[in-house]
Amino acid sequence: MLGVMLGASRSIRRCWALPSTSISSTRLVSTTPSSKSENSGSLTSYEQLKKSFWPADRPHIRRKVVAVGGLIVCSKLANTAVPLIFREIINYFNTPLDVEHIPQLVILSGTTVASWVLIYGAARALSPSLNEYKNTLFSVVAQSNIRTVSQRTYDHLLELDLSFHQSRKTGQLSRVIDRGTRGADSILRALVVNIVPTLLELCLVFGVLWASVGFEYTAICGLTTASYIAFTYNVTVWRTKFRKQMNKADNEIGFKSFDTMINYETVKYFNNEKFEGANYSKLLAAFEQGSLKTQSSLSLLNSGQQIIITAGITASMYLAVQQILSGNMSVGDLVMINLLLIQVAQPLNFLGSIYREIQQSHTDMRKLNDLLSNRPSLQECSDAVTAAAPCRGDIVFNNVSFGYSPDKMILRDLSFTVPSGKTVAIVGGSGSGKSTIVRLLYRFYDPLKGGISIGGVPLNVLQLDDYRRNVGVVPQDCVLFNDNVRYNIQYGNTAATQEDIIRAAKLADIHEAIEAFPDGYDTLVGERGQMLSGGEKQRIALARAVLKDAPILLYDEATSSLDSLTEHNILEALNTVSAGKTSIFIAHRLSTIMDADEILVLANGSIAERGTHKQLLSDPNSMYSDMWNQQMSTE
Ligand SMILES: Nc1ncnc2c1ncn2[C@@H]1O[C@H](COP(=O)(O)OP(=O)(O)OP(=O)(O)O)[C@@H](O)[C@H]1O
Ligand SMILES: N[C@@H](CCC(=O)N[C@@H](CS)C(=O)NCC(=O)O)C(=O)O
Repeated sequence: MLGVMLGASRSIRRCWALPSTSISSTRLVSTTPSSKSENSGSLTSYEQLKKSFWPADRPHIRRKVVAVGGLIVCSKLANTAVPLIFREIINYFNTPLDVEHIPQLVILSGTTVASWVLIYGAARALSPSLNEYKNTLFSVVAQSNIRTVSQRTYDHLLELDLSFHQSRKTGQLSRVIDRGTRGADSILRALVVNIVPTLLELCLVFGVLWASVGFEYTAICGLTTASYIAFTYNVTVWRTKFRKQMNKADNEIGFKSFDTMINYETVKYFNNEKFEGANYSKLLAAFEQGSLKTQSSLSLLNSGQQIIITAGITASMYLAVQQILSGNMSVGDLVMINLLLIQVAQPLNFLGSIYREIQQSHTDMRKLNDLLSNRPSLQECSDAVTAAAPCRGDIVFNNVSFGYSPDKMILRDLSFTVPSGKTVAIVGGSGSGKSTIVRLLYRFYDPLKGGISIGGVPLNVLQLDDYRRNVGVVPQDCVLFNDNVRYNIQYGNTAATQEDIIRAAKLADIHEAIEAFPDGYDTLVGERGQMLSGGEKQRIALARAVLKDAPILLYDEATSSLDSLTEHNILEALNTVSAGKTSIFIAHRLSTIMDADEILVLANGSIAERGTHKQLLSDPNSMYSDMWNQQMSTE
C-alpha cells in the first residue's frame, strides 16, 4: 500500500508544462532534521539549481542547456512573427490597386500574398515544433538531474544511522525525497517552459508594438501585464491558505486510510468500524471545505485575470480604431495588435500556479537539503583496520554503559567476554537491554562509556562495513522484503546459488514448508512478509543468516515464534551451524539456551547473575532458578 501511495505521488505532472495532465495535490510535510552536522553538504536552492542546470562535470548537459536556450529564442521569434505576417495578408486586401494601368501588379501582388500565406503557415508550424524539440532536449537535462539527486539521496539515507531511521516515519521520509528530488526539476521546468519564454515574448511584443504602431500600445501592454502580475500575486498569496488546508486534509485522509487498513485486524477485534468511520468523516469534511474555498478563489482569480487582459486588449483596440478612422493605421495593424496581446496572455494564464509551484518547490528542496545535511554520527576512523582476523577472536564488553538518551541509561557498567568459538546466552526481563547489546555489537550505536573489543581490537577501530560482513544477525522482528522466498533467503549472500539457498533453508527447517507453498521458492511473501506465519518468517530470517556464513552470530530471540518441536529441530541445526563460531543467544525460553557456555542474567542494565545452566540452578534463590521454575511449571 505504501508503494501505491508513493506511486501516486510520483505521477505529479504540471498542467502548465505538459498537455493532458492530471493535477496532483501538494502535500505538506514537516520534518525536523536530527543529528545534523555543521550544515556540511548543505546547498542553497540557488546552488542546487546551478548544480542541476549547469553541472560543472557534465559538459553534454551544459551543451543541451545552451541548445534549449537557442530553441526558446527561435520558437518565440517565430511565434511573434505570426501576427506580423498576418498583418501583411490583411493589408494586402485593404490596399487598393491601380489594376487598369498596371495589370502585372495584380499578378505580382497575388504571388506576394500567396507567399505571405505560406510563410504564415511555416511560422505557425515552426514555433510549436521548436518548442517540442526544446521540451525533448530539456527532458534529458531534467531526467539526468532527477536521477543524480535520487541516487545521491538513496545512498545517503542508507548511510545514515539506525537512530535517524527509527525517529522518522517512512511515509514522510519518502515524500520528502520524492518532492525534493523533483523540486529543482519543477523550478527549472517553470523557468524553461514558462517564465523565460514568456518574458522573452513580452520583450518581443513590447518591441514590435513600439516599432510598428507606437509607444502608446507598448505602454498599454506594459500596464496590463504589470496589473495582471500584481493581481495574480496578491490573490495567489491570499488563496494559498485554502490550498494548504485542503492539502493538509488530503494528507491526513491518505494517512488515516493507510493506517486503518494496516490495522484492519485491530479495528475488527475492537468493533471500532463506526469510530474509525466517524474520524474519517471529519477529515473528509475538512477536505471538502478546503476544496470549495480553493475552487471559489480560483474562479475569482481567473475572472480577475480575464478582466485585466480584456481591458488591455479593449483599450488597445479602441485606440487602434480611432487611428484607423483618422487614417493613421491600417486594419492589418489592428489585427496584429489583437493577436499579439491574445498570444502573450496565454502563458500568463498559469502565472499564479507557477508562482505557487516555485514556492513549494523551494520549500521541498530545502527539506531535502536538510535531510542530506544529516551526517551519520558513527564515523569510521581514518586508520581503521580489516576485521576478518579479529572477528575470529574473543568479544569483550568492558564496563559498557549506554542509553538511547543520556538521561535514561539502559546498560550500566556491563562487562563480559564471549570467548572465541563459544556461546554466551543473555536472558532477562522485557526491556532489560538485551537487544540493545546486539545493536551495540553490530555497531548501530557506540557505548557512552567503556568499550567493546573484538579479537583484542576496539570495535570502533575496525572497518565498519568489513566488520558487519563478519557478523550474522537474526533479529527479534523478522521483516521480509516484499518479494519471493528465494530473494529473501538469498539476501544473506547475493552470490549464493540455488543449492546454497536450499541447504540454508534445510538447516533452518523451512525447506519442506517452502516446497509446499504454491510457487515453492518463487512464492511471494507480501508486504513485510505478512503472507507468512511468524514462525515461517523467523525460519527464513534464520536461513538468510546461515547463508551469510559469518564467524560471529547474534540470535535475538531467533526461535521465539516457533513451536517446541520446530524449535528443537532448529536448535540442533543451529548447533551445527554455530560450531566453531562465536555466538550470542538472546532468549526468553530458557530451555533453548541450557547448553550455552555461559548464561548472563540481565536486570536493570547490569549483570545480576552469571554462570552455566547448572551453576545458576544450583542456587535455588537465584533469579535464574525462579525463571526456570516458572517456565517449567507453565510448559
Ligand atoms: N531506539 C530507541 N530509542 C529509545 N529507547 C529505546 C530504543 N530502543 C529501545 N529502547 C528502550 O531501551 C530499553 C531496552 O530495550 P531492548 O530492546 O534492549 O530490551 P530487551 O531486553 O531486548 O526487551 P525485550 O525482551 O522486550 O525485547 C527499553 O526500555 C526500550 O524502551
Ligand atoms: N489562472 C490561474 C489558474 C491556472 C490553473 O488553472 N492552474 C491549474 C494548475 S496548472 C489548476 O488547476 N489550478 C488549481 C488552483 O490553482 O487551485 C493562475 O494563474 O494560477
